[in-house]
Amino acid sequence: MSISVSQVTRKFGTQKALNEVSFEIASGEVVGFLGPNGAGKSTMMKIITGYLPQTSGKVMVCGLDVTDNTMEYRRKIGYLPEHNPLYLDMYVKEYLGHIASLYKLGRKSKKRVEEMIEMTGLTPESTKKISALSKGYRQRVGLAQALLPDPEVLILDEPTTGLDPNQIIEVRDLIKEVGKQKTVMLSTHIMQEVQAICENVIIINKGNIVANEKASSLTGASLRNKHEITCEFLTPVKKDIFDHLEGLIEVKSLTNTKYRIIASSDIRPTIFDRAVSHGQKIITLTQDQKSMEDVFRELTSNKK
Ligand SMILES: Nc1ncnc2c1ncn2[C@@H]1O[C@H](COP(=O)(O)OP(=O)(O)OP(=O)(O)O)[C@@H](O)[C@H]1O
Repeated sequence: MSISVSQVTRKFGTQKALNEVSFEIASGEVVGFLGPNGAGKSTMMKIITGYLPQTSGKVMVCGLDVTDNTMEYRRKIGYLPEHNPLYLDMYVKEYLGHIASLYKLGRKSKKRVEEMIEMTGLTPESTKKISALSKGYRQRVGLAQALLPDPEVLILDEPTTGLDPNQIIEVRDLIKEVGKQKTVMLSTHIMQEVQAICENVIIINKGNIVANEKASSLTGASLRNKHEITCEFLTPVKKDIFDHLEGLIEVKSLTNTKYRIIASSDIRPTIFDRAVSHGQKIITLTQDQKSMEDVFRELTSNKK
């Protein structure tokens, strides 16, 4: 495992920002970390990166314990914080050189800085002061900084927040590229971002993990074993045609020919057979997909 979080609790005074949170992220995975404002995302990321101690529980990255606070641990992780604290008065190259020296990259520093400038598309801006850069380019400097020690794990806290649509796509593409070789955990409020970049999704709400699944199965029809099926007949049919079907949970009539069926499994073949046995013709029989927004709202909305 690249990242292993076990029973982590973080209290601020009497408030529990994280409540016995556990999850694992395998090497090479790109995971989206979602949750409403104040859910505990940044707190979790700060704990993994060693910027904030947990109140209890264990965090391991690449087999090393965060509480040992070693340089080896810090080198394993590249971190782009939510509020990227760049030194605005420094020039891009100078700043990255400074970070390289903090990581004690030694003689490799200059080459590594050049490589990161190239990789993050900073070449045309590399001689400017950070204060003169647009938000998107500042974010690239943050990414270049995170990538400098060639970490195995990247922790990105809302990497595209505040960027314009073109910059969002560019930074996303960069993360996708980087994600081919590294383990990436990124938090975001943008659902398309998760669908565009992440294989897996962890959703946190009020300090508790409420989902940890493949992005595809989260938006698939089988969320928490509830399948939603839409069935439309050619001519009006009474609702009791569905009576006693195995796996049936609920039937809602949308019109006198169209029904929404909730079932514990995909019972479309059974529905089809039932219609045939009643001499009815089905013209639509589909299993409904949920959008990432639907799933997110379902799992984190206060109006549950
Ligand atoms: N230093 C702190 N002192 C007191 N409370 C804090 C501190 N840092 C975070 N919290 C609280 O912990 C909870 C989780 O905050 P956190 O910043 O981790 O949420 P988040 O999911 O990253 O939110 P957002 O999406 O708004 O960035 C919030 O209620 C927040 O007010």
